[in-house]
Amino acid sequence: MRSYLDLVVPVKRLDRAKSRLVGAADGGIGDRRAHADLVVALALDTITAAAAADGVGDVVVVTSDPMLTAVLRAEGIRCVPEAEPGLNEAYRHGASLLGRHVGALQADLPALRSEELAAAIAAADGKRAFVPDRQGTGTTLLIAAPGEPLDPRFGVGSAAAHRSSGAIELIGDWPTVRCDVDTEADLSVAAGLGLGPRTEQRFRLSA
Ligand SMILES: Nc1nc2c(ncn2[C@@H]2O[C@H](COP(=O)(O)OP(=O)(O)OP(=O)(O)O)[C@@H](O)[C@H]2O)c(=O)[nH]1
Ligand SMILES: C=C(OP(=O)(O)O)C(=O)O
Repeated sequence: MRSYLDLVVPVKRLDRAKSRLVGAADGGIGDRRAHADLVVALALDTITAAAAADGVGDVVVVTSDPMLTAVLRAEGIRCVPEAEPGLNEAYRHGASLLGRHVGALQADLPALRSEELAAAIAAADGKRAFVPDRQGTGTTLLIAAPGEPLDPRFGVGSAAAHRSSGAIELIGDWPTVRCDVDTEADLSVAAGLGLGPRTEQRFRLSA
């Protein structure tokens, strides 16, 4: 019997997150509220799809942002503050609060479909594995082997770092798992795959 995979999803403070997308939201470059709303929409669409995927157990968001924490908790999503700054630190902290089979999911996958995430998790088949981003250099999903530490190596060139950590590269027909959005061009690609409802609304407002 396969164990459920618990997922950690870290998100930076909203005033620092998604800096390459500043100006993509409704009011343009000076509209900080609209930018924060876009980051929240990306995270909520990602987490909602992830939590509904077959094979996923608990999901914990690691963030020290008060507004994001309030919004996510109102949606019934578990949030914990960072224990120390940094992306890999946030992943390790979240993983320490979860069960024996843990994974790391990026928070900027607004086209994510539950079935595609479930297929990627099933393909890992209990081994340490990762899904590279659309460009092949970053990582959108890292899965530890059951009972093993997450050992996250996110950051520039994380696909190579995860490969050299012994993780199997998962390449399959799951474009929405690979489509992280760092730029407006990425957002357009995600829109082509079909955005989640909250991001769709923000993207329409800005179009
Ligand atoms: N909790 C937490 N999350 C982080 C931290 N650094 C990055 N993240 C999250 O990890 C993901 C990838 O982060 P980055 O690529 O560094 O930054 P970004 O917010 O996506 O975009 P840019 O500002 O354009 O680089 C995003 O979902 C971030 O919110 C951190 O120090 N703490
Ligand atoms: C941190 C990463 O993602 P990005 O900078 O693309 O958000 C990564 O792929 O390891």
